[in-house]
Amino acid sequence: MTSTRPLRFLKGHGTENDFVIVPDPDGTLDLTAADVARLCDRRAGIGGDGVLRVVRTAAHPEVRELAGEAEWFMDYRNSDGSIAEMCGNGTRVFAAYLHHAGLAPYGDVAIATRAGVKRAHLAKDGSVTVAMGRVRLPSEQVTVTVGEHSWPARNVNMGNPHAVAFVEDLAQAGELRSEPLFQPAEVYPSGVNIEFVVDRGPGHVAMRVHERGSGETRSCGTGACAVAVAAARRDGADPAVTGVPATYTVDVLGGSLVISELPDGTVEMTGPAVIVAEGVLDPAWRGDLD
Ligand SMILES: N[C@@H](CCC[C@H](N)C(=O)O)C(=O)O
Repeated sequence: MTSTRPLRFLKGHGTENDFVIVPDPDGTLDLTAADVARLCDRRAGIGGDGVLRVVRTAAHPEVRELAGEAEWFMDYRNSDGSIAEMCGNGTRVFAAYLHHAGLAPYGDVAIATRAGVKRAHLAKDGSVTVAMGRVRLPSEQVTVTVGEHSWPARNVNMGNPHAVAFVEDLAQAGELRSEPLFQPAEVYPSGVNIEFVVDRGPGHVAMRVHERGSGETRSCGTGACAVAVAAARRDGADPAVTGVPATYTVDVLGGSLVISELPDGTVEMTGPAVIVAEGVLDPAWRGDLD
């Protein structure tokens, strides 16, 4: 049955990783995987790499216990409708949405995610810094293959899984219309985000990414964090040993992010977040999305 309740949405992006934002404070919306895929469809829907559903933490059974630490939960979905633990660019855009909606002033705001509570700092220049939490470096050796090229890749976990491959030229990743092969498959039983990286100079790299559940995107925040940590280790830097942060500028197709790994093993990400538009879904298009 078609609902008459107006369903608001916003569109935002962080370094051109774009999202449909769906405010649902009371968590009453039954957002199925098919609904998400329709919203993210770039021709027949709003279009986006994913959906950020904005739910009061206390109203969501998965994260209710975090309500004392963060008022709002970022229910992130990939554009194919699958659920992911974390989205770095999404946290910046989510913080920008909270500010846009009058729900958070400039300064610090806590955001509940499936990978725990992330603390974001909204600056007046529109940039957002997010404490992304602790990086994990599982020891398995991974190989990534595109066409005739294969590379060893570093397994990095930023709450969600990544395989980081240093390549000679970003063009070697090809068109990335389909998921690159990775081996052994058992290392990533729930799939993986794959980053291809080249050097640009000291403390400066560039990457492309094939995201689990979304395909090639123009940026991936958790991916940029994974890349910076992999680059630091490759460059012989381990902040936990030296006591000195390792900072990298990571160029993505849609801009640049600055990533620091800190001596306590956590990672900080700074980058832009933009709210582009807002509107109401047409009831006829929306159908039984309610
Ligand atoms: N674009 C995101 C990552 C989104 C989730 C990812 N596709 C996954 O399935 O883990 C980011 O900015 O981190």
